[in-house]
Amino acid sequence: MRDGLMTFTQEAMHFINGEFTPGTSGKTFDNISPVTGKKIGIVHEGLKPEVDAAVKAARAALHGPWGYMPMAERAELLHAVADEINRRFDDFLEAEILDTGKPKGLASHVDIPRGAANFKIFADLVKNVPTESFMLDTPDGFGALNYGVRKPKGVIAVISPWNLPLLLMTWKVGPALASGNTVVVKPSEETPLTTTLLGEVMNTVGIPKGVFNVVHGFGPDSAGAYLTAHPQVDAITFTGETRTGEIIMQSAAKGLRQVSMECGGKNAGIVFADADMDKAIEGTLRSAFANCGQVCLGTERVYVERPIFDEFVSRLKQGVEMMKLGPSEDPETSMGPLISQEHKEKVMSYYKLAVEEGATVVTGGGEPDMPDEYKGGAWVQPTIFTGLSENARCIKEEIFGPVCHIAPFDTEEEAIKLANDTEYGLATAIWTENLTKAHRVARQIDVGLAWVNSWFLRDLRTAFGGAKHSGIGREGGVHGLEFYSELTNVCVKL
Ligand SMILES: NC(=O)c1ccc[n+]([C@@H]2O[C@H](COP(=O)([O-])OP(=O)(O)OC[C@H]3O[C@@H](n4cnc5c(N)ncnc54)[C@H](O)[C@@H]3O)[C@@H](O)[C@H]2O)c1
Ligand SMILES: O=C/C=C/C=C(\O)C(=O)O
Repeated sequence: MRDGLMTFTQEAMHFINGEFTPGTSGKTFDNISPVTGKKIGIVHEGLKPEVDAAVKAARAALHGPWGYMPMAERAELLHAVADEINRRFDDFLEAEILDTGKPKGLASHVDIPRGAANFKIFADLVKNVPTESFMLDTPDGFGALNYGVRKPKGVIAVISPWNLPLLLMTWKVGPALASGNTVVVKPSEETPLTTTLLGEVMNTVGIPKGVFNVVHGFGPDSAGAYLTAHPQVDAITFTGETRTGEIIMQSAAKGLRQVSMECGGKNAGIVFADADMDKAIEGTLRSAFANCGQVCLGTERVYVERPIFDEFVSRLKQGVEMMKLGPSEDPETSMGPLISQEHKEKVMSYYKLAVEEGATVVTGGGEPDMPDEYKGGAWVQPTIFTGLSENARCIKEEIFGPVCHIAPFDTEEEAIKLANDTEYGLATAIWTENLTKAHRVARQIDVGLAWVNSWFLRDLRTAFGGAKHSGIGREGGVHGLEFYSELTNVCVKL
């Protein structure tokens, strides 16, 4: 690890107006390794003064070089941010796996590359996506020209979660900056490092000070709540639990701030008897267990057509029992720990509840026997349940761990009804080689994202987001630009 990174990971500071600062609260909290349970370093907690300073810097930057920078120059700078993330790939990789304990292979193929891609895609889109224009006929015959002009919304509050820290934070900062806004980011208290490291990149690349700011802390009575309540914040983009989103929306209501909400899910996988079984098994192993099951798009409910139910359960069990739990650096590791002891207690409480609710434990359901050096980590066994009723809490509530429940179905209509019987509406994965059926079923599932014979296959130009309790609005492609812009219609009488 580069020396500077070692120091940096031992003390995560705020990044305000182009400078790293411990702030004035004097409060810090420990950054704990999910792998060992040992302290990695400390994080400075930001309170109202730090949030005020960051929002003030962000607003000032809107009226400085960033505010009048031509779009093409802005886009070039964002490409340079992406290039610098790639140049410091190993530093971001080191920081991300320190914070999360996720397998190095996963972080190096998903999290870090997307950190760069999320800047490139929006730097290109903002230059190429048109607005609108209409010619209006008028009684005098000369007409009137209408055209749309996209302008930045202003100062954007970015509140991000701990499961894909760099990916999900840059998925917001990319389009926000591409659209000419400035941001104040409050990363999750569980994963401060890569967001802080991005501050170094912004300075290296020459993003004007105040454009990108980071304030660490928690939600209530801390940086998160102060930021979302700040009157000089023009819009809020949030990814996290639905109940947190509800609280933030209440805060946003004062001053009518727009919100973008990416929240929880209880996603269904639907496996038809005519599925390619190898694909369905491989895809379900990823969608239920990747990132230790800590992916909002993951399938915690799997519905399998009855003729292949037993074979599917047996093969998924086989795949789960071949998984190797271990530290990020071990190339053999297929699954790391959960993010924290607190989250482990939540997941373990659901493992216990499932059995109380009548589940059959096909595999897992407890804690793995880890080597002594990892015993303090947040390790749980990857788990498969069957036999629960559709009214069980473990079928209704998001667990957000390496666990899925498999149930049989007999008809297409039944599968659709089962999949839709949830308050969430984020994602689904449908496995069938009959593509007519795939198209028919996909559009009947009440979600924002439907994958067919695939999962987490991402085209960044497409709409991304959830329905029902899974969120409000869409990120990705032009949808990202729309949220981060104010559109003015200019009407010129000719
Ligand atoms: N839909 C998606 O794209 C998506 C993506 C990733 C995660 N998620 C969801 O996120 C959850 C896991 O992430 P999490 O545990 O970090 O979520 P969380 O809601 O606990 O926290 C998310 C962020 O909100 C902050 N926060 C908490 N309370 C706040 C408040 N009152 N005011 C302002 N900020 C506050 C936290 O500090 C953190 O930075 C799961 O429910 C998962 O489904 C959804
Ligand atoms: O855990 C949730 C994952 C979200 C993924 C994205 O927002 C994305 O791939 O753009």
